[in-house]
Amino acid sequence: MQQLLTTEQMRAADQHTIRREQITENDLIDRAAGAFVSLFAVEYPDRNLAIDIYCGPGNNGADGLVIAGLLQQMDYQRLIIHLCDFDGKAQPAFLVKLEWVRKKKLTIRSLGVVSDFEAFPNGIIIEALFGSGLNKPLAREWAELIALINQSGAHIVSVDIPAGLPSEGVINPDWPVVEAELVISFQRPKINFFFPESATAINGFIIADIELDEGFIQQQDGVFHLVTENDIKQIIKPRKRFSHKGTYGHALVIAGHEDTMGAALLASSACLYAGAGLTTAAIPSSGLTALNTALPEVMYVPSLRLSDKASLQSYSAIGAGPGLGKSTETLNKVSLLLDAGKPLLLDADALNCLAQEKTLLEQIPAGTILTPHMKEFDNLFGKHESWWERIETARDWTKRKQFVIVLKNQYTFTINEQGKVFINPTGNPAMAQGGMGDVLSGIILALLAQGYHPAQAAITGCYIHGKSADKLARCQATIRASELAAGIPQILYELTK
Ligand SMILES: NC(=O)C1=CN([C@@H]2O[C@H](COP(=O)(O)OP(=O)(O)OC[C@H]3O[C@@H](n4cnc5c(N)ncnc54)[C@H](O)[C@@H]3O)[C@@H](O)[C@H]2O)[C@@H](O)CC1
Repeated sequence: MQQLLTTEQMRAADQHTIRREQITENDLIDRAAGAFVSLFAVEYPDRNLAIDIYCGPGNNGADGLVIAGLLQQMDYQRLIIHLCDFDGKAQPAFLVKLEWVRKKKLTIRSLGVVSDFEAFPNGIIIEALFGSGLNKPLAREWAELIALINQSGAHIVSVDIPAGLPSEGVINPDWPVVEAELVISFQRPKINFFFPESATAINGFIIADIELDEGFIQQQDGVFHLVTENDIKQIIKPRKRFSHKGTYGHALVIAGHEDTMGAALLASSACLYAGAGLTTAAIPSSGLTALNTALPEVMYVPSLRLSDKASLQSYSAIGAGPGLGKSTETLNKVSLLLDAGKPLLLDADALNCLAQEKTLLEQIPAGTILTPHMKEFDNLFGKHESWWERIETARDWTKRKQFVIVLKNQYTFTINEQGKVFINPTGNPAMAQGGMGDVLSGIILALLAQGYHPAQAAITGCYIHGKSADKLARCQATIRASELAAGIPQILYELTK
């Protein structure tokens, strides 16, 4: 897993690197600026582009000054530096770099008042006003400057983090923030890049390696982790020689209602494709013909027959919720499942029923996986004003009750029993269609049935789900949930070969 760092941890990594390599802070700024321009030149190779570089008073501004000097060395012809320091707080590193850049034949302007703002409409603005040192919302002049930058029509490239966006913690949508087309960020994406409220500030980001000590970074006790393909390859076990259907578990999918049988079919098909040895669907009898026609491999059990603990004992894992409907019957079924003593996944209407009977939340057994989207999450655990607070609540619950929450989102967050947050990097907007959640449930259930630890099943399931979609999105604009499900075996093949 790639450990994501808080600002404080990133500073500690800076200091550690400085000590270990016996360099200075100024050397690190030079290194950061060098890493920035290498990526910048790939993205924007035209040396005749008009580039306005807006520099604030701290190290982020110092980066901007060195970036300007390095771009000049790389033959970028039309560079203008704008110094912005409305509060008179220029920091030592900034002053050192200013002295350095003044020796170059570069145009340098001081922005005394906001109305002096200028930029080439179709040019580039490199925004180095504030980075991770932002410590409060930006006041009036800064807010006005940011508004002008955003309205300038230029392509905005932010250094490390768009000015106004906190690296971690609650993002208030009312705070002024630079709306960057691209952020070139140092060493690691900042935690808030993965929160939906950062969408206005960040269109895309890339990471510039500034060679901080990776060993030190990985040792930090962090909450947020970015999942990588390597992690998934280490979790997934290839199928064994001499194995048989019994080796890979028996999954029970409790899903579907008269009008929502598709949800049951999608979850069951994903469960098959993701490798459960046997899959049984508990659906209303009206869906039997559809089930037999679409998925002949899936067995059927009448929902009514699942009436007590004994009737659930032959299954290795149980997933309930997609398309079940919010009814007393569903609620009764969920109560029974909470007491079944089986690996359990609760989704959709199973969660909606729990939300109506909150006392049941306390009875959710350890190891259970809940897969809510934002609205389902808030119905269960209370309304939240921000995603940061939502994640805090999820961490409190998972630590206290030892269950796992998969909070669905563009970057889905899996929160494990220790309150650690695993951010899924796969997936894309072509997936924004009904049925995707049902498929995700089916995949995770299949992994649970195969004996994977709940959090690992959840993390791996999310990765496979998004990866299948990413493969399809290479040549199609939208993706049906059933297509995504059908792509799972190939993704599993690629991840295990
Ligand atoms: N490991 C890394 O990530 C590295 C980071 N570096 C750069 O250093 C930056 C962090 O530098 P700093 O800590 O100096 O922070 P910034 O440059 O982001 O800002 C600090 C300055 O802004 C002022 N300030 C903060 N919030 C303000 C507000 N709301 N209104 C007005 N003034 C405000 C502070 O008083 C201080 O003068 C990073 O974003 C990055 O660009 C690189 O230079 C070196 C390596």
